[in-house]
Order: sequence, then structure tokens, then C-alpha cells
Amino acid sequence: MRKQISIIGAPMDLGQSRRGVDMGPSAIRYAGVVERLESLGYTVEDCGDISIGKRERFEETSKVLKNLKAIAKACGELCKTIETEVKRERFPLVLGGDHSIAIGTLAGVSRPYKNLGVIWYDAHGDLNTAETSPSGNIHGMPLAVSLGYGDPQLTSTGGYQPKVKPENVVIIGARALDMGEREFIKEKGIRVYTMHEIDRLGMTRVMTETIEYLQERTDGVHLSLDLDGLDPNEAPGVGTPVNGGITFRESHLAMELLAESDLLTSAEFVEVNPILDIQNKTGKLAVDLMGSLFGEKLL
Ligand SMILES: NC(=[NH2+])NCCC[C@H](N)C(=O)O
Ligand SMILES: [Mn+2]
Ligand SMILES: [Mn+2]
Repeated sequence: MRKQISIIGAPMDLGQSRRGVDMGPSAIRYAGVVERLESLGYTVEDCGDISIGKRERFEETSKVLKNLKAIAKACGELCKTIETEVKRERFPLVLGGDHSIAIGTLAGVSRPYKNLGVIWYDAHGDLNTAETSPSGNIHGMPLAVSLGYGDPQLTSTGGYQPKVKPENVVIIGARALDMGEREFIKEKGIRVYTMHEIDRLGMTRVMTETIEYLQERTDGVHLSLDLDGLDPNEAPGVGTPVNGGITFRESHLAMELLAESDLLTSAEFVEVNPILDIQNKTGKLAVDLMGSLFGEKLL
């Protein structure tokens, strides 16, 4: 992986209804992300936070795409910031914020690649559109948007689409998929390791298969890690917790195997909500996982 990391905060909370996730980037910084990565030999530049435009929250226009305009605008800005860092040949590490920011992240990281791979580490598929969403919350839609499905104000982020092809996506940790998402997955042939496969095959095999699969077909890989992919016992500070999740150990193993593969070209850690958290446990967990992802060894 590139030895120079650019940290970009995206304090977004408009993609869902629980306040506080906009403080996620601060919580991750307090947990010592910069020092942790520097201790591993990286040069780290904290680019600060992009601006989100909270006041537009009140210009509610649609119940099926809540805060659409403000989210589209912020994602456009995030995309531009990331593109600048990519041009500087730095590794973009984005801190969320709710998962709707992935629309901007993927728009920002994907342009140089013909076949960007995406690992979506999440309890959810985030494959809804306005038609299938049970909530109208855009944080349940960013993967669909990045595949080219959804409102044009979102899919057009960065001025090109799609950002990712369905065959280059691997979802890991899924255990709460809406009906429309299940159909979408089958129709598009997206590779998914649900909790069932993680239990059955073990994380080593899940990650080995994922890495081999992406190595064969992609020219860069983005990790989009939603902290709710982990079990709520390990990650209590998330807005949409789902029981029966990936453990702390399994997640560290997954990060270590990714580090070993040297496959990643960008990453983001999202949905850390300090208001719902217990003494920043989830923020600290995010930094611990980053440690493993960037090559920390036990011995
Ligand atoms: N990034 C997330 N935590 N997404 C949760 C999405 C929950 C549900 N599928 C919805 O569309 O509302
Ligand atoms: Mn999720
Ligand atoms: Mn998510």
C-alpha cells in the first residue's frame, strides 16, 4: 500500500435519522488515528473535514430520498477533495459520517480504474433505491447508487457512472437485507458472504476467496467498512445495529489478510456514532482495525 495517507473527514448525518454520527470523524481522531498510522511508518496528512451544509436539512423535499439535495452536494465536495489526494498519489482514508458518504468516496476514488473492486463490510447491503427503501434514508442506498441505480442527482456525482460494476463487488457480513435488495443481488450476481457463510467457512476462507476473486478481475480495491458489520457488543456506537455480527477477532483477521494481500487502494470507516457509543469504544475499535489494516503485527 502507498506509504502516504490522506485522512478526510466526512461529518455527515443526513443519510439517516439518528443524530450524532456527524461526530464520528472527531471520535476516530480522538482515538488516535494519526499517531497510530504514523507509528507504523506512514506519512499521514489530516486534510480536515469537508463541509456538509446542515441547514439544508430543513429544505425537505422528498420522503423517499431524505435530504437528497444536501447529500448530493456534500458527496460532490467529498469526491473533489478525494480526487485531489488521489492525484497526489496518496492513499485516501475517509472517516464517516453515515454511509451515504460512500457515494462521494467511490466517485472520488474510482475514476482512474477500469475495474475498481469494492469490499462492502456491512450488516446491510445498502442496495436500496427510492422504490425499494423501507426508510427513505440514503445511507441505505450508496452501493446501489455507485452501481448506477438511483436518483440522477446521486448517480451523477463526479460526472461519470457507474463507479463500480456488480461483478467487482463483494459484500461481507450481511444479515439484514431488505426484499428489494435480495432481488437486486440475485439479478446482478453480486458476490455476498452473509453471516451464514462466515460461520460456515470461517473468516480465513471468506477473505482468501474474496482476495483471490478481486485479484483476478480488478485493478484497484476500495474497502468500505461500516462499523455495524461488527457485532453490536463490539461496536455499540452505530445507528442501525443488527445482532449476530462479525466478531472483533474475525474483523482483525480480515484486516490482517487484507494488509498481507496489498490489494487496497483506498478505504473508509463509517457509521461511528459517539452519542450512542460507550466511552468511544466504537471509535477506538475503528482505529484498532485500521492498525491491522495498515500492517500492525502482534509479534
Ligand atoms: N449504512 C447503513 N447502516 N445502512 C442501513 C440501512 C437500513 C435499511 N436497509 C434501509 O434502507 O433503511
Ligand atoms: Mn450497515
Ligand atoms: Mn452501510
